Amino acid sequence: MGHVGRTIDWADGTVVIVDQCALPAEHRLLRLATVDELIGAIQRLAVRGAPALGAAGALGVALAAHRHGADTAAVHADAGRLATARPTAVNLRWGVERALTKLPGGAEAVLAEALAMLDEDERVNREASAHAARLLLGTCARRPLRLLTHCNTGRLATVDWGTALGVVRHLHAEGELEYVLADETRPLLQGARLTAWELAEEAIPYRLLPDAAAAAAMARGLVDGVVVGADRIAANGDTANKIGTYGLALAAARHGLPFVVVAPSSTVDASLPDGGAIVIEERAPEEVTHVAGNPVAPKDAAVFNPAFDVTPVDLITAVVTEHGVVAGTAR
Ligand SMILES: CSC[C@H]1O[C@H](OP(=O)(O)O)[C@H](O)[C@@H]1O
Repeated sequence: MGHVGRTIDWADGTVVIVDQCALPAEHRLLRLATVDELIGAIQRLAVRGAPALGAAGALGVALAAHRHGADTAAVHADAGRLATARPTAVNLRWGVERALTKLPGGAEAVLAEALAMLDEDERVNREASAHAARLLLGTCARRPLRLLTHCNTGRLATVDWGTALGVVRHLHAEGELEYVLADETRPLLQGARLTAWELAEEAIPYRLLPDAAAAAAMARGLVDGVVVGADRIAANGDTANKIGTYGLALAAARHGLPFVVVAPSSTVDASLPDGGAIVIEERAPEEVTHVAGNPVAPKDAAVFNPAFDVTPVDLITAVVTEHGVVAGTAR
């Protein structure tokens, strides 16, 4: 079927998203008419991924302005709740705050800014992923490349195209990709449900693997490089990303493989000198104790379920944005 269109958009006074909780079984759209409906979609990961959350933040302010009109206090109240719907991805608050700057111009001005941000997201992610693709081609001796990736960083995590999976798209289009090894990414399985779906839709060769098999794949010489996304990048390049990323970086270092982070510059939080202060979202125990709604652990099992971890910059070959390499050991 190929390209399925934008992951998040505006239509008739509503925010329209691809419902990522329904994939891969069903590709369906959800129309969200209020900021509370959008917050609910964000918190259950019907819309997810740092750049897509930035777009959701901006469109959510447009939704609030559309509904509340001149009642700017109500708009700011909605915006404040929206900005804190998920704590780790800096893009959500960034999108809210950037859209709010246009509120004095009224609802139409806010919407125009949000729509411009959607176009910008695709452009900057195409640029960032192109930089990273060239870096990997210049770093890895073997051709075509075999890349391992984690979680979902494709069209579904952005407005369109993708970050780490955008690198895969560039390389595949140039005949420079042999295959992708896609971590399933427990507990919410963004890799198995979303990355595999995206790659299958575009006939990009991939193999799905349990997260626990990633280091063994590197040890068996099946990987030329690791490419991942980001949710918040500190000023020194320390990077918060989906839980399991730090372990991949350790394994990549052990095996002398390039470890590349790809993100739009809106994911960089320059206010943080390093990753020590990045707030890590803790999620519900049921995400670990249940699979597809079925219990797989003792009732009331104690659970440790952080949604992200922080990879120190000394384990990162390159942090790549639309501006090129901005941090990492390759600088
Ligand atoms: C380009 S997406 C960035 C990032 O967002 C994902 O987290 P979540 O699925 O919880 O929104 C994952 O960490 C991706 O790498």
